[in-house]
Amino acid sequence: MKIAVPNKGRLHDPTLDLLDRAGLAVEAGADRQLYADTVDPDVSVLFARAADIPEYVADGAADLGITGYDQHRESRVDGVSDLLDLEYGSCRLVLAAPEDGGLTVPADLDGRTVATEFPNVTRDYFEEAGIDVDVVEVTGATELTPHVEMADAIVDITSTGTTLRVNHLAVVDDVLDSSVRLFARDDVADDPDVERVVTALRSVLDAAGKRYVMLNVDTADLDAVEDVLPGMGGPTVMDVEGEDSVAVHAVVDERDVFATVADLKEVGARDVLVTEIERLVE
Ligand SMILES: Nc1ncnc2c1ncn2[C@@H]1O[C@H](COP(=O)(O)OP(=O)(O)OP(=O)(O)O)[C@@H](O)[C@H]1O
Ligand SMILES: O=P(O)(O)OC[C@H]1O[C@H](OP(=O)(O)OP(=O)(O)O)[C@H](O)[C@@H]1O
Ligand SMILES: [Mg+2]
Repeated sequence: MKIAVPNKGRLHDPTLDLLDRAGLAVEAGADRQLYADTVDPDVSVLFARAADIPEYVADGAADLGITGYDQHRESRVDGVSDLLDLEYGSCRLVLAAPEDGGLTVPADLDGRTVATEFPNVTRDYFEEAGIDVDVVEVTGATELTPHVEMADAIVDITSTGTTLRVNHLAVVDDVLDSSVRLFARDDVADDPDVERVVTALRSVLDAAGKRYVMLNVDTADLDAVEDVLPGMGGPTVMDVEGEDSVAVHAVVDERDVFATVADLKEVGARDVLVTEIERLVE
């Protein structure tokens, strides 16, 4: 099983970090390497540009890919499907034009020029809207093009909005919402090895925002403790050998930990321990 992952850029580190937490740590090798093993003998990675990853998966150079949904849409490959939203690299592709330039709605772009690194997504957007534009493909610094009269507007990525603001550009319309996805070639999507990778990655996502709470309590106070601990199939209760108390373990939402611990103490919980959860396989 080969997974294509970004070789550089802002998606490289979080992707390796996610694989690590999923139990698929990529083994360190020489810089600028093309391939690497993971600690799982059945899974290896291929390093590629974020934009090329859908193509590598479609062509069979890799079975699975991890990259932005925007890249998947732009590549227009067939036979490749999303399996999982990995919930990082969240951004929007937007149509933006110079502030105070009089271009405030998409229809204002009719007969104008739009520069972008995403020509396919951009053409699809304007075609659907029935607006006739000239699309100019650039490979970077898209935000500059309206200021050097290369284009009237741009379609580009934004997340915090800083880059647009610095370049005095205002959002005219949303074009596409994106986040990083795991996707597979359709002919391997049902392979058990793919299922294993999906389960491992999902377990990391499911553990995010959760904490593991452990405590001891007198048997007499167990009911009260169980009332305090919320959901997730209920707490696990273990007898403590030779004592009239039990150990209780439960998964608690990070947001609820503060209040839950206070409530637990109130109903007689002792030795309360809160830890992070690396993976959660339901
Ligand atoms: N500001 C951002 N916030 C969140 N996600 C982003 C942002 N910019 C880019 N992304 C996501 O990361 C992907 C890759 O962007 P990145 O800038 O790392 O690569 P690139 O500039 O296309 O790479 P290269 O340097 O190889 O051309 C984008 O397709 C998008 O999905
Ligand atoms: O809304 P913001 O938070 O400002 O983010 C938007 C910017 O982020 C990306 O560039 P990146 O930083 O990846 O640099 P790049 O042009 O080298 O890809 C994107 O191309 C925008 O320029
Ligand atoms: Mg970039």
